[in-house]
Amino acid sequence: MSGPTSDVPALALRGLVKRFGQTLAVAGLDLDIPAGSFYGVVGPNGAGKTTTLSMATGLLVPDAGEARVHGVDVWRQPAQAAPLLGILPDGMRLFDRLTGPELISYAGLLRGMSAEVVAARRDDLLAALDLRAGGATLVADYSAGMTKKIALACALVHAPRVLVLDEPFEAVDPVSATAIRAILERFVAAGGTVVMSSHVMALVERLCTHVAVVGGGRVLAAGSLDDVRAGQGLEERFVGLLGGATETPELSWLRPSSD
Ligand SMILES: Nc1ncnc2c1ncn2[C@@H]1O[C@H](COP(=O)(O)OP(=O)(O)OP(=O)(O)O)[C@@H](O)[C@H]1O
Repeated sequence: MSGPTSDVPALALRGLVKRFGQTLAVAGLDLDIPAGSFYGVVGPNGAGKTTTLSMATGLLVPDAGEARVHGVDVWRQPAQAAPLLGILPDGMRLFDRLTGPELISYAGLLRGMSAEVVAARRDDLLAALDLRAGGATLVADYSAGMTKKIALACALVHAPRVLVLDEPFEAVDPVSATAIRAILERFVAAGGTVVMSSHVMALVERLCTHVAVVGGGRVLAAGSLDDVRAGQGLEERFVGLLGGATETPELSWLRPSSD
């Protein structure tokens, strides 16, 4: 076992398997995410992206396989792995009877940070993510985009080395998306690693240095964006890898005038 060093992948996934009843959601998935990369994970609905990212970050117990963050085993050494990771899970289960500022403070204090540092970072994050107007509103009453932003703030407050974000731009308005992009790009420029799942190919092409295409619980292609695109657009390549565009059945009854 090696400790956190920069010459090992930020995230190394080996033979990850997860089964839900009859469904093999993740089917022996291997992936190395280089330190300092902005890594996009794309794939069709039900491909296994969320399940993989959940197993990679200690949220969902794998049936088999292992996940290491900077060399630290996520499942065998959770106390060492947790500080290295900032996680924005899908379908966040937040303590939503707190206000936004309270939630960020809670996340920071839970990581063992001092109250002063937490307070300063909380104010920075609320400003950077344009959440100051949320004030005394409970997170339960936030809009979907505000909820995503407050969850991102909680993922950032302890300054992790690796950010794992499940669809971070979903439901976020364009102004906030620009702010989030800037935060993530600065994080990577400073040596951090971002892993994000997305369905928006244009966004992945614009932001990511690397990409993995996942289908049927396996990695179908992975590497630098240019290697995976292989001279095509990412969307074309994606459709090619996933078996090509299928014919859409005509919904002959779908006419405003039909009865
Ligand atoms: N908790 C669960 N119980 C049962 N089946 C599940 C559960 N979570 C995921 N699955 C199944 O596992 C498979 C992979 O789901 P997953 O959510 O990982 O896909 P995804 O690539 O993130 O999809 P999407 O792009 O739609 O978010 C799907 O068939 C899904 O129905």
